[in-house]
Amino acid sequence: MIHMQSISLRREERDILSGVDLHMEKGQHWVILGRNGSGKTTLLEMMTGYMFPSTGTVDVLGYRFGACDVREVRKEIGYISQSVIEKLSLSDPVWEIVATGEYAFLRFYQAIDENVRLKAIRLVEEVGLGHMVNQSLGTLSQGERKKILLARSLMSNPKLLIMDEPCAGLDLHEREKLLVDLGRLTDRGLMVVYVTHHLEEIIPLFTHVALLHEGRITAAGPKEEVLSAEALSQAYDWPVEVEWVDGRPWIRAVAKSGGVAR
Ligand SMILES: Nc1ncnc2c1ncn2[C@@H]1O[C@H](COP(=O)(O)OP(=O)(O)OP(=O)(O)O)[C@@H](O)[C@H]1O
Repeated sequence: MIHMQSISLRREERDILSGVDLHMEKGQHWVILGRNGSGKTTLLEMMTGYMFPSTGTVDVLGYRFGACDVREVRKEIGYISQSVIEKLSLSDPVWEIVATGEYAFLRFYQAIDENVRLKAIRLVEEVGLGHMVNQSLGTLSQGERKKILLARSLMSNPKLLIMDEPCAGLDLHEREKLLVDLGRLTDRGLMVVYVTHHLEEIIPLFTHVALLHEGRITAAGPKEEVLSAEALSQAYDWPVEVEWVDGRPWIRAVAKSGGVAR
């Protein structure tokens, strides 16, 4: 479903990504981990056609970027990220923001079909924010905006859901609810690619993990193989220990002198 081959990206005399090969197949759900600035968001922006590599090829859902209409591909992709929130109009009502997802528009400049309006309202209710449907996006909290983006991305029945730190800014209760919702969504046959800084968000539905370090993939494959203390210590440039509880990995930073960091 996603094939990135020999990807590199050079900006301002710097290699942001180098020699990236990633192959994500149907039935898999991926998490991408790495330090701040390692290139995770850049990779996601390439998967959604918002950025193009300096060299290499990106194939998503059978389309090759650079040789297809990016708008058509985006209709099949739900993208949840701060960068999308920043592109939306904070003064538009929540239901209208969600409705734009039907056409992969950022904003409407024409009358909105009544069926599209009703579908948008239903999805806002589904993510638990029905009481805010007429409020403007700018009046919502960061966590509520993430949920609105999830509702928006479901408007077009996407085949692929790409999520960049969707749980950032959510409290524990809201985080767990969103992760449960994600489990429900994958029942529809949707593939998820998920970036996070928090290993405990790697719930059992995720099958594969890629580790990025300074723009290079240092490990990629089934999560049980990739999430070793050794590979993660290398990715984070810090010694860590990993413990699995109920099918979820938990990471603990170890003080460089030997004890647990406080
Ligand atoms: N247009 C650009 N021009 C120059 N440098 C850029 C550009 N876009 C991204 N970068 C740099 O590329 C690197 C990777 O950025 P990216 O946002 O992909 O990292 P990230 O792994 O998502 O980081 P974080 O975890 O902090 O969100 C960063 O050092 C960033 O400053």
